[in-house]
Amino acid sequence: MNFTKMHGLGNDFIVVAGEQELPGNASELALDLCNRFFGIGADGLVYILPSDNSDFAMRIINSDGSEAEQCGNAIRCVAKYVYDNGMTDKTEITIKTLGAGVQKVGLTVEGGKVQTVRVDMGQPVLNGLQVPTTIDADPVVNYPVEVDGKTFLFTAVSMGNPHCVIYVDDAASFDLETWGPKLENHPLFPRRINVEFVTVNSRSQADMRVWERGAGPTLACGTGACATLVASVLNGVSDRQSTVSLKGGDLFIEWNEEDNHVYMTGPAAVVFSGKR
Ligand SMILES: N[C@@H](CCC[C@H](N)C(=O)O)C(=O)O
Repeated sequence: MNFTKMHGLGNDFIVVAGEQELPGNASELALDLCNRFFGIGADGLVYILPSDNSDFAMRIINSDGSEAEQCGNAIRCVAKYVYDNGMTDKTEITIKTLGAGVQKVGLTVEGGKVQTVRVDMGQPVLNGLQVPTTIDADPVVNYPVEVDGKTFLFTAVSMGNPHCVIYVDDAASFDLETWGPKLENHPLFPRRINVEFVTVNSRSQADMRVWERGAGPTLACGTGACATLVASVLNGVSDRQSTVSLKGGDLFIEWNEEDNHVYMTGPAAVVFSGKR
């Protein structure tokens, strides 16, 4: 099996191309290959597949073996992979995802290689039952969730995959390891949830740390950054364009008022290629 290890702001993936469909044992492979001690090590296993209604399709399996509907950092890596490896010469491509449909992706190329990628991440889903949460409200803004006697207020957003955004005093020093897994698995969230802890520093910049469903603490989350911007606009603390600063670096996010789509711009990088 040939693979390329890639990352988007330190959110790392084992990228595999050339299969015609998702292998039946993709979940077991992800558990095995993503293991940081006994495997290659990654937050997820990503397959680039053919598609009948877009240029490419992408599927992502989290490091715990569960499949995610969408991944913002992985879609930028997929875009870089297909262009840099000559699978397309277009700088505007479409990539189909499991949960967010066909997404339009624009590539910025320098020296023959993709440097940054802008992705139309589609419209956010704000209906509580559709995110999904167990809450019948639209949108779910500043809703209480209690864990171990502590109450957090969250805003729920789906970007194809589910997120809950929680504002804290200092995201950079927040105790992710204690609260992340408890929130991820809380009964309010029937398909578990990605949890973003956010500190808004200005109307155009926020710090965010993430506990990802199925992967734990990662250095960055593209869909999480999009959910953060949407939640911050809903909470009246951000403009519609903002830099979201993650542990691994910055993403630029826009929630466009005219088409209601969220646009994400950021880098993608290759670490190494190998065979297993
Ligand atoms: N890191 C990703 C999201 C990956 C999937 C997530 N763990 C889930 O289960 O929804 C991103 O960059 O968006």
